[in-house]
Amino acid sequence: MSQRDRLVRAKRVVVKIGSALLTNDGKGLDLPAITAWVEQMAALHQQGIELVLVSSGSVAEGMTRLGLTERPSALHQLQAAAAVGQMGLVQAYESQFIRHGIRAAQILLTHDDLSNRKRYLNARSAIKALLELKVIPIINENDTVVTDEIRFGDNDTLGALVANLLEADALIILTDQEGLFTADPRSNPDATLITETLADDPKLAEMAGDGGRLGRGGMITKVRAAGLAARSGAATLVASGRQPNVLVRAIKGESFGTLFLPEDTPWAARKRWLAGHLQTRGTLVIDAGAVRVLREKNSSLLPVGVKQVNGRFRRGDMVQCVSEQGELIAKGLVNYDQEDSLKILGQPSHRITELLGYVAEPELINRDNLVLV
Ligand SMILES: Nc1ncnc2c1ncn2[C@@H]1O[C@H](COP(=O)(O)OP(=O)(O)O)[C@@H](O)[C@H]1O
Ligand SMILES: N[C@@H](CCC(=O)OP(=O)(O)O)C(=O)O
Repeated sequence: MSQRDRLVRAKRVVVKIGSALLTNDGKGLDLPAITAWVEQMAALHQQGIELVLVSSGSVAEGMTRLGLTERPSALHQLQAAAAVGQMGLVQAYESQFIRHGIRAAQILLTHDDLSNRKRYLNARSAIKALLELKVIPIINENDTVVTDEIRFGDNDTLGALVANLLEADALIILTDQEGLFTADPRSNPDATLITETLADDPKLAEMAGDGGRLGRGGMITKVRAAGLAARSGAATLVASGRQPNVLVRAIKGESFGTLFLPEDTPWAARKRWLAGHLQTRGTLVIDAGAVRVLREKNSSLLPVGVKQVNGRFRRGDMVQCVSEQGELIAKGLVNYDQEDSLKILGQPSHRITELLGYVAEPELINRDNLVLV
């Protein structure tokens, strides 16, 4: 099997489009290019592939709209430019998606939204709800409210974290180069393209340099992003967004760009990633039936199988699941805090709304967030 088949089989894909490419190196939004990418995304959407777009360009477009030739150095001016530019960015995408009868949604995230477990789970549920509604989420960093100390800065990292958040099968990073070269091709004309590599190969960092005038991260953040995405099992393709029909051809498995592969199977990688959460905040004592379905059927943990709730935890915290005999069975990210878990313990999921006044998820721990120990 060719490794490119990973892209052919992908059902959920995060596409990241960088500033350098999107603004044609600072000449304002490249509308013909946006038209073409949206057309390709629409074709993939028709095939039933779930797509999430992470797009840069707010600051660059804000600079154009405000007539600034230099990227502002003062934080408040950058924030203002981002606020102006984000309007143009989403308008450009929305007007194109609508031509294909596809709804798009804007999501602006900050570092806190992904590092705080509760907000992480909330963002995840909201984006998954959009995907179920066949809407294409368009994500950018919320540049207007973040300060330098707490920002992702480059959208490669944001793209990878979104791929982790949604357990995407693939991350496609479109940029202004054909992929990762052995050295920055802007200053090394003899550099050659790496076509395929393991995402965590330490040699990659030596090859990758920083970015151009408009892009924030350069190739080094793309290499790091591929490593991050691999943790939840996603393969990353870095390719030139200027080649015709790039997204459709990538998903057909054509060989171009640089493909970064996770070492493990996606499933094992995701479980390893979950198992890496060392700190548990509480314990759920589960009955024998729940022990059996967790172990044998790889099921989610439903409130009905829980006998006892111990510890203080919040929605999104890691908790352990133990049998009534005290044997450690599994660990997972819990969907309800300990107070609400206590209220729904032993109950069928259809009673959650009645008992809590809301329903976050029918499971206490979803099987995707559960790892057997
Ligand atoms: N080894 C490398 N291979 C390819 N590009 C590299 C490498 N090292 C540095 N770069 C630079 O990274 C740039 C792309 O990153 P960046 O400017 O941040 O774009 P984007 O806005 O698409 O994220 C390229 O234009 C290139 O000059
Ligand atoms: N959030 C910023 C993106 C930062 C940026 O340019 O990132 P990248 O395209 O990864 O180099 C913006 O929209 O301008």
